[in-house]
Amino acid sequence: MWCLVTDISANSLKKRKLVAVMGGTFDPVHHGHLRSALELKQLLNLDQLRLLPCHQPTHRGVPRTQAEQRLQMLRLAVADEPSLYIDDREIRLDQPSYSVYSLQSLKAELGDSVTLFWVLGVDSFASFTRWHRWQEILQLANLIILTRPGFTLGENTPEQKLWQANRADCAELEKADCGKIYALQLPSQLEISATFIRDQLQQGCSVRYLLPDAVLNYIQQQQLYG
Ligand SMILES: Nc1ncnc2c1ncn2[C@@H]1O[C@H](COP(=O)(O)OP(=O)(O)OP(=O)(O)O)[C@@H](O)[C@H]1O
Ligand SMILES: O=C(O)c1ccc[n+]([C@@H]2O[C@H](COP(=O)([O-])O)[C@@H](O)[C@H]2O)c1
Repeated sequence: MWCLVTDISANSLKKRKLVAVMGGTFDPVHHGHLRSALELKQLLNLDQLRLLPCHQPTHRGVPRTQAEQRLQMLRLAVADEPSLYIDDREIRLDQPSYSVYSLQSLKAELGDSVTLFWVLGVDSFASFTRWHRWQEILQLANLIILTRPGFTLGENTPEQKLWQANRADCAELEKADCGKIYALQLPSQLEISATFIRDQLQQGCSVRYLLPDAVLNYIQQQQLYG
């Protein structure tokens, strides 16, 4: 009996914690993000999935809403969903948001026994080799690329070559601490974008059912995207 307990604790000590991070502008968060996050957490049996809103994006125009408002919409969206965690480290830093620094800070906080995954849609991965110190991102985490309706990776692009050189299947991903790229098509494949939601609101159209009601109520109260 004693041996059995020892074996179990030895195994659990050996097991690495798996933490995935989905960074985004979330202007606003929608069901495309939330379903993807939930399905991914379940499929890969992750210990934690963090939604990481950026403060000042470096790669696109200024968001339509304040960082605090985007953070608040995320908090409302997951208020009754304990399996999704909001990480506000980029919002707390009043500076341009670079993913490499967020991953470094996460690694320092969570320790070396945690395997990190950076989650991104294929549209976002399409510019990955132009990200700040992107090679270091691959030394800190594995990448998980989500297919997204309407988006494909261009042939012969640096990103396609990078994917070909580092692609992993699920078994290889399980063994790798960093540097592997795993592409997967999640079951739901929701064709929702924040751009579409902002456009609809601008035109005075309803966006109900594209995002959580609590987020929609907040948008209306704060008169966002009008
Ligand atoms: N419907 C979706 N399915 C899968 N991934 C998504 C979906 N929407 C966004 N993502 C991914 O989530 C991350 C954060 O996305 P972001 O906050 O920019 O949302 P978005 O809908 O793409 O916004 P925008 O239209 O303003 O660019 C990115 O990696 C993006 O590729
Ligand atoms: O660090 C970078 O250079 C970098 C360049 C482009 C995008 N990102 C991150 O990628 C995430 C998705 O961005 P977006 O535009 O799809 O919302 C978000 O967390 C951004 O901060 C990061």
